[in-house]
Amino acid sequence: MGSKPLDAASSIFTPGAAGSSTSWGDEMASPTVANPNQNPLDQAQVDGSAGENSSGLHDGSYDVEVKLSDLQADSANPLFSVQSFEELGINPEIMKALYAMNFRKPSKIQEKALPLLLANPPQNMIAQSQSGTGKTAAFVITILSRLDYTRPKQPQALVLAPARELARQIEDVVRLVGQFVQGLTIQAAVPGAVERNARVESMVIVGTPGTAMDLIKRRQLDGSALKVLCLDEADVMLDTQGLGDQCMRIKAMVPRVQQVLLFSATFPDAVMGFANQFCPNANEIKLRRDELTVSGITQMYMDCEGDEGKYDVLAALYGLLTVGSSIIFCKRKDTASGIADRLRKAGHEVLAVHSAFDGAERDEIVRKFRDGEGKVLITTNVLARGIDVSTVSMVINYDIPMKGRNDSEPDPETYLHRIGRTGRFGRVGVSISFVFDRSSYQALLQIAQHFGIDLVRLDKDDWEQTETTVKRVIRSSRAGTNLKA
Ligand SMILES: Nc1ncnc2c1ncn2[C@@H]1O[C@H](COP(=O)(O)OP(=O)(O)OP(=O)(O)O)[C@@H](O)[C@H]1O
Repeated sequence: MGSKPLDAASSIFTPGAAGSSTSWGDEMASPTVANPNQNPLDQAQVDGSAGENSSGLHDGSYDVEVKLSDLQADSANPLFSVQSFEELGINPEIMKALYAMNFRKPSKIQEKALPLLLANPPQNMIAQSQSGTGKTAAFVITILSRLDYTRPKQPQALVLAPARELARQIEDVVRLVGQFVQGLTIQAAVPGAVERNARVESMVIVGTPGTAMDLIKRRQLDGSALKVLCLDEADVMLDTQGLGDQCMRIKAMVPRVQQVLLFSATFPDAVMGFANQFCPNANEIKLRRDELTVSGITQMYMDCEGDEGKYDVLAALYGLLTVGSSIIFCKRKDTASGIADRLRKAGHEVLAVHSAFDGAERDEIVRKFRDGEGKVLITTNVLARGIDVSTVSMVINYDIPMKGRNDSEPDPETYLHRIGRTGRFGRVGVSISFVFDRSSYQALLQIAQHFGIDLVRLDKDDWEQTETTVKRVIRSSRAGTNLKA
């Protein structure tokens, strides 16, 4: 938002930047735009990709405390709303929890979606909104408003997410929003959470598609009275072959569902046909591609010396990574484990998690990260979506996200979800993407073009400048973690 489309002449690479020995952009970028001596942050402010934005979030300096009420009063901001939760007709027990959670006003997606979601008879919904703008509460409030509390042992709503960590997080949100609702029962359906032969007899079930499907097939979970079926991160759920098949099968096994809900920050065109089939006659809240980025996230990149150079840059960045909390995304599990080992040997404290760890270990590592026991988390795409940790002020794309056969094309959606782990609900943050050769450069360029993002270049040969730039944004992000209404 607020960014202009990027082309080869834009600031993705600063041609001939002082001291830069290799720059994959040099041969491609026109030397007309960027000023090599300009502070990247100033460039960002000129571009509108950071600094003074349409919300008035920054006043030209990053050292300002963000007021949530200012953001929510700005009609261009995804957190904007004119109404209050009361006006949306939400039940008082849920309202009490929202106040306890310090939710004073709905966000734009909550304000737009909730009247449609709560209307009778129930209607399907496909809802899109930028990362960190409160989609979870929108579907959780809907589910809690639809339950029959005289039937505490009857599964009535099933929420599915692509990863166990996200399912666990959603389970926590259901518990929080439902903390004052008498008689509410909630259960997780993730690998290892349900004993073989045990019955799943709670009103709200939150799980991953494979486990939920097995539980229904084995009749441990009776899906016959399920009323609401919600897919979070619905585009990846429907678009990934295994997950999509499992979701289809689950849907076929729960015939009484009255309301199907699909939520995500991204709904690429290619998935919409299937989404409409899965969720027929739905109300749709969609965004344009150029509305998808979160203006509080300053998106940067660094041009590294070969693949090995990426590790050196990461190690040099360690101090900055621990100013707030950070997540480093790698393509492969062995890369994630490998760089975690090397950083530990170099005396740094890091956490690492990916799908090769067992479920209990994964839960424990993510818990440590959430609780601040570890500030740097190295992971894969398994945590790219949905994870909500407000202290995350920096995201590193150690590898540019790729998709397709043999990872032949850039993956703009995964890029957007990864960087969306920072800049949650009006906070600001930084993302740094590492490029090191022509193909990684091209991939990042295509992602930037896809969303119309203006990326800011950090010079690996000018650490002083890099530190000053990143610290300014992060300091502001930390101030922003205490949002005042
Ligand atoms: N109305 C509100 N007021 C204040 N905080 C809110 C409100 N709604 C949600 N939040 C907070 O905003 C944060 C982000 O919300 P959430 O995780 O639901 O985002 P999301 O839109 O699902 O993002 P993603 O696309 O990354 O999954 C959470 O910490 C949540 O508690």
